[in-house]
Amino acid sequence: MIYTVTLNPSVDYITEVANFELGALNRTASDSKFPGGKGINVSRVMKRLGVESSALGFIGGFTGDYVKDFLTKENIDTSFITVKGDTRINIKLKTNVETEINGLGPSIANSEVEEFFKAFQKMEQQDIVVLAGSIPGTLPSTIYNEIISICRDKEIKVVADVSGDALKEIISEKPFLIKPNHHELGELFETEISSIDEALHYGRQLVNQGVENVIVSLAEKGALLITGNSSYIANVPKGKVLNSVGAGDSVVGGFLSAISKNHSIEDAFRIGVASGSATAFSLELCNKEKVEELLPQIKIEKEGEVK
Ligand SMILES: Nc1ncnc2c1ncn2[C@@H]1O[C@H](COP(=O)(O)OP(=O)(O)O)[C@@H](O)[C@H]1O
Ligand SMILES: O=P(O)(O)OC[C@H]1O[C@](O)(COP(=O)(O)O)[C@@H](O)[C@@H]1O
Repeated sequence: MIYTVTLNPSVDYITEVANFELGALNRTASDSKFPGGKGINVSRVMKRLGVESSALGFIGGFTGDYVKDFLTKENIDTSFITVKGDTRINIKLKTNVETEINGLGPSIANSEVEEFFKAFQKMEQQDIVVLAGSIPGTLPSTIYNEIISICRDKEIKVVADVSGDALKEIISEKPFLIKPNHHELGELFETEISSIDEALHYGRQLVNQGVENVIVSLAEKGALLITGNSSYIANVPKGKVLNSVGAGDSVVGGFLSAISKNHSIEDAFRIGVASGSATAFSLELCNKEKVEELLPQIKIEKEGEVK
């Protein structure tokens, strides 16, 4: 089973404002809301690609009920711990420049954390744990390391889609896969990364430090997969971006869905990138048809050879 961990889920409120003016009354041209949070998006994408998972994390209040009910309607297994406060609402403002406001999230009591950790007792070697998204302020910043330590004892593969300090902390734990975007990778090395070559250079350093596989996404510029002995560079298809929220999570969801169907790592990478672009070109997360439509447009270059 693949377990996705979203410590800080959200309701994503995506709103389009033609010419946003700070300090004025702005009215939306369109708006929509979806359950969000990185692990939850990974679970939803995998479901669409025919792979089951179980979503773990903390939810609460009316917004938490919304997230849980939405996933239940999509037949996604959930084992969330319910907390007293409300699950956050993250605002995704589509205007001249895309702007996001991500909430803090509810506070989580020690007893609720203990309850959450019980889920790991039943996990087994062939399971995969996906750690995705920010850590709510009231949880220790080392919580991901604690989870990884349990997974290491059980020889469970860990995939991490995290940023900032959490990403820094996780590198030394040598996860199976991390998927930073180029900004997150740059932040890690206190530099700016804007090209595939730069991303390859810094991504390779992470593999040298023990991370088994690194996918770096560079939005419309393409994506990279760096493994212990090879590097793969993918182009991304051209298309009209309708909503890029969840595109990175879709890369992880697509990749893992393929890995769990025993595809090669190169194929899984191609499916991951197709899923990311399929989400970027959709109003919501990608569906299987869109992923399959884009797949032939993605060419993978391995050490100078185009396949
Ligand atoms: N403008 C775009 N055109 C085509 N694909 C895109 C575009 N933006 C994002 N994607 C797809 O989404 C993936 C993740 O996007 P990116 O912005 O790099 O990550 P994140 O969402 O984590 O910030 C990319 O690898 C690509 O497949
Ligand atoms: O936990 P964080 O870092 O605040 O991120 C949460 C946000 O990221 C998302 O999962 C989208 O992530 P990506 O666009 O990077 O794929 C949203 O659904 C959610 O609002």
